[in-house]
Amino acid sequence: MTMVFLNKEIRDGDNPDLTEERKTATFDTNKMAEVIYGSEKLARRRREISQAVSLIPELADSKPLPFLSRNEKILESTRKVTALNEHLPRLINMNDEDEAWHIHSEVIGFEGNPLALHHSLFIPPLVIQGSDEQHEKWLGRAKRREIIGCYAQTELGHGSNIRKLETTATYSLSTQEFILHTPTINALKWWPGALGKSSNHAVVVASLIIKEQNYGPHLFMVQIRDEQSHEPLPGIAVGDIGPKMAFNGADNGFLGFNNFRIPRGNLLNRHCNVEVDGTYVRPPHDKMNYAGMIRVRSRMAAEQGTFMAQALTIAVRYSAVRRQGFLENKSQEVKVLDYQTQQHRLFPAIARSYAFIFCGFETIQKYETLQNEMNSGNVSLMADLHALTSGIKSVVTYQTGEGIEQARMACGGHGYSMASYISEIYGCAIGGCTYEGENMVMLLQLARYLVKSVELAMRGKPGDLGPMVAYLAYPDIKVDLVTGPEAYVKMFQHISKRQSIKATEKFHRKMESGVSRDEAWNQCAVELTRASRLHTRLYIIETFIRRVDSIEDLSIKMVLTDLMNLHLNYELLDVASYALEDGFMSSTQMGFIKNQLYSSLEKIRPNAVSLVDSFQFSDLQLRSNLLNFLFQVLGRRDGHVYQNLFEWAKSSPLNQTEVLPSVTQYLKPMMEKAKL
Ligand SMILES: CCCCCCCC/C=C\CCCCCCCC(=O)SCCNC(=O)CCNC(=O)[C@H](O)C(C)(C)COP(=O)(O)OP(=O)(O)OC[C@H]1O[C@@H](n2cnc3c(N)ncnc32)[C@H](O)[C@@H]1OP(=O)(O)O
Ligand SMILES: Cc1cc2nc3c(=O)[nH]c(=O)nc-3n(C[C@H](O)[C@H](O)[C@H](O)COP(=O)(O)OP(=O)(O)OC[C@H]3O[C@@H](n4cnc5c(N)ncnc54)[C@H](O)[C@@H]3O)c2cc1C
Repeated sequence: MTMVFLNKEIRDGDNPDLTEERKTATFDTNKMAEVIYGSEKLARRRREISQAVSLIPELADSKPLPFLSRNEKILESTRKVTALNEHLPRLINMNDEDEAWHIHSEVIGFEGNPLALHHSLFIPPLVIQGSDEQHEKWLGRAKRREIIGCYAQTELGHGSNIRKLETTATYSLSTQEFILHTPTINALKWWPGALGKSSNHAVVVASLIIKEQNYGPHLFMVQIRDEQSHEPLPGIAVGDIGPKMAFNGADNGFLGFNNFRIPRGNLLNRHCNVEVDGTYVRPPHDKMNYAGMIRVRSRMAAEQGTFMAQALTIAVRYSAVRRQGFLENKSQEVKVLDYQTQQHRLFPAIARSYAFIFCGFETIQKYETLQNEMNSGNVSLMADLHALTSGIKSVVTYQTGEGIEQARMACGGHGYSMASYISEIYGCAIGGCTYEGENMVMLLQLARYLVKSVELAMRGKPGDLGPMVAYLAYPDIKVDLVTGPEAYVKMFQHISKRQSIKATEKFHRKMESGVSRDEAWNQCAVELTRASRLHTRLYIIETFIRRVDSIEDLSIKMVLTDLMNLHLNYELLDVASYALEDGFMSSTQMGFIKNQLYSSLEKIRPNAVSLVDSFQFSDLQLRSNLLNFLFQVLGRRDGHVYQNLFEWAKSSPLNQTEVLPSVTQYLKPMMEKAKL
């Protein structure tokens, strides 16, 4: 394929449209990265790691990933993760989970890999639920990657309602073993990442049965494949569940047991135990076995915030080099980023990315506090954190999906091409609405907590309310939004409180009319989930304000204040009907919020590119840099988009030959026949 173009883009240096954008920034992107990632050291380490990775050719993608078949994707992701394994000790601090996450997502991308869950879902439950002796036995081996593991909880028939998991682990008094069994097809483990073809071990969640009594879901360490031959062990059926919406470089799998025996010591028993004679030793909290799920959910706000940030980096940079249509000056078409509608599409999502990352830092810290407390036997923080993270995981995954989809549409036709990489990011992020607890199910978990809290407030016990829900007992005092963020918080508190109270009262009325508790709950479920979302959005707003308040650097504080104001106005406008309904907000205030929102968009415009540059994603991470910088597509830092889209298209396997079999076998005969 040879073609000559007269309007060749300048190849040297950055696209001048992007250079111009970077010049208008009022702050330093390295300083902003320190705020995003928490410290100068963390931000610097990310840059150093990205730089080191870019110098190792074997860590680059060997082909644009969308052109690979599923088998090739798995082979390629495994090639990269094992190549990376060799370099890891030199490149990162092996005990630093954030560095590990960064380097893996940079090298492998979003398609997944056989070790992605080894570190996030296999090792953590072993750490949390395993005894010292069990750590001795498996942890070192797992950390050294002598063994590969996954987390096998969900079954074909049950994912949300884990009390009804059908895989059984029956204690055999005579042999002092657990017998794992899959009684029906529905009981097959289904979905666990890396289970299908890669893992040789699994943390399996099964219902513990002792002397015919069911003690509910418990965690067991299970070897599923032979360490030499990698063949499934006798009594085990295991395989891949097929292609998915995304994560196709990972082998999510199925797993069935046929009376498969494991030693008594394989029950992860830091907090509970089955003694030799079958005596069950209870954990300090009923839901102790669910602690690993709280951990993963506590990390989701920051994780999803960075997924959205990646899509926005691509869309904002592209919007600054894409010129189409005219404003006042008819001699040059405008950057599409100058359209108010484009800004309204992208900037509130930038604000949410920042908000989610800031909120994520707080939830991760809260989880770490919980884990320390749990280690010393105190489980009193579990219920609060379960409620909080249930709401956060649901709200951030949903809004991240919305934000990424807007980013895609903001790129017009090229956003729909896989060269944008946005569809892959979307597929991965949107999975978060389902995995780690389906969103509606988790919102209803938070709702239980809110209803209980409203009941406490109603019973005149506001002192018993935790700090997160203390506002449920605050009096209603009208606010003047002109006075700033605190007034927005108070307005949001009113909205959230009113919805929680309304939903609780409806629930009570239903029960008083004779409807059973469960049925009444179901009849109020939509109202309850609304209360949960409002409560969570309020929490996210508060964390944003706290973070901005804590910043000392003035230039950073100013731009983040603009972003925070945009967030406050956008969020409040979105839920204004709740406050207009009872007259708490006036229509004049509504007009004020809209005007504030539009002026925030204008304020952010000169800083937009630098706000996304500050996330400091490398071109490799955005899949905008492939084959040692030959193929660079939509989100590339230098903004040279068009000739690279053409390079990308030329590399399509369909273009390796001029005449395809589809033509010779079918189209040609059809056309020939028509001529007769
Ligand atoms: C380094 C590499 C980088 C690579 C980069 C590539 C990119 C990769 C990116 C991304 C990777 C992708 C990764 C995917 C991973 C996915 C993994 C999974 O999905 S693992 C499966 C998760 N499964 C669920 O989450 C099930 C959800 N269900 C449940 O959690 C439970 O069934 C629940 C909570 C819905 C109900 O449980 P009940 O039935 O036992 O409990 P009830 O009766 O409802 O409640 C009783 C009481 O217990 C409390 N409770 C429930 N759970 C609790 C908890 N965890 N802690 C404290 N209390 C809890 C409740 O609040 C309630 O309290 P009161 O009675 O109201 O006071
Ligand atoms: C990409 C991906 C990776 C995964 N990785 C793993 C893994 O590594 N390990 C693992 O064990 N699992 C994994 N899973 C499984 C995942 O955790 C479950 O799919 C998830 O928890 C949802 O459960 P479910 O499939 O049973 O959904 P269902 O519960 O069947 O959901 C179907 C519908 O029913 C509704 N619903 C269900 N219960 C209620 C209720 N009580 N009230 C109101 N509505 C309800 C839901 O809201 C939803 O609309 C993964 C899933 C995905 C998509």
